[in-house]
Amino acid sequence: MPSPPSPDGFRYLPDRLDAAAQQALLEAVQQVAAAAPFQRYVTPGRGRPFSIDMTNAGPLGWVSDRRGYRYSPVHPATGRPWPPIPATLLDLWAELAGWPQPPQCCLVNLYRGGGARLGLHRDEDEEAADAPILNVSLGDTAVFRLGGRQRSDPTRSFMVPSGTVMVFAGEARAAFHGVDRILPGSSTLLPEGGRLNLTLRRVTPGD
Ligand SMILES: O=C(O)CCC(=O)C(=O)O
Ligand SMILES: [Fe+2]
Repeated sequence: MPSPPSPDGFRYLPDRLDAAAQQALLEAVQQVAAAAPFQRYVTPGRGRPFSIDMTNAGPLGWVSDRRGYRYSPVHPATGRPWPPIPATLLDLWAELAGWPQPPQCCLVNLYRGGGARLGLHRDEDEEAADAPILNVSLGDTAVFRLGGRQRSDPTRSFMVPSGTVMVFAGEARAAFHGVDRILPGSSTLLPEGGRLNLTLRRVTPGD
């Protein structure tokens, strides 16, 4: 497997979180999921289920249903606001994002089992399209794929183990990316196995 690519604005920080920090963050995410249960969203239009479960923390959460993708201030099933973004993630953003405003969304993706993946896409539902996205991984290693601005640009895949933080800023912010698969059993962090991915996002340009 080749080393991670290095488009402008991309940072790959393996081992950014040590074992204790990973465990503490896992517990914070478990609290988020207790307040805002994971859901299996469906795709816009055809309503095909994703292969991963999702929830959110922060003032805005990313949701998907037959009507489309959007950011919502409330959980679609409970109707309640999303729980706050864990403080350690806000600290990580302050340290690494280089952006004056705090993130408004922490999307939590749960990959479990051999079929869990995320197809090649760009993150383009954020009005604040220039703000970086910070990506944090816990649990099983992901085979991550990163390309360029066009879907047809060449892509590279590389391993993203637990404790890795990636920053998508500048050119990399607009790059196609996805998760081909996870390597089940590659980490024992999650009691039931699998991978948690957290992405911190700025959604609106204003305050
Ligand atoms: O799981 C990952 O590392 C990628 C997640 C992602 O691209 C997204 O949530 O938009
Ligand atoms: Fe994405």
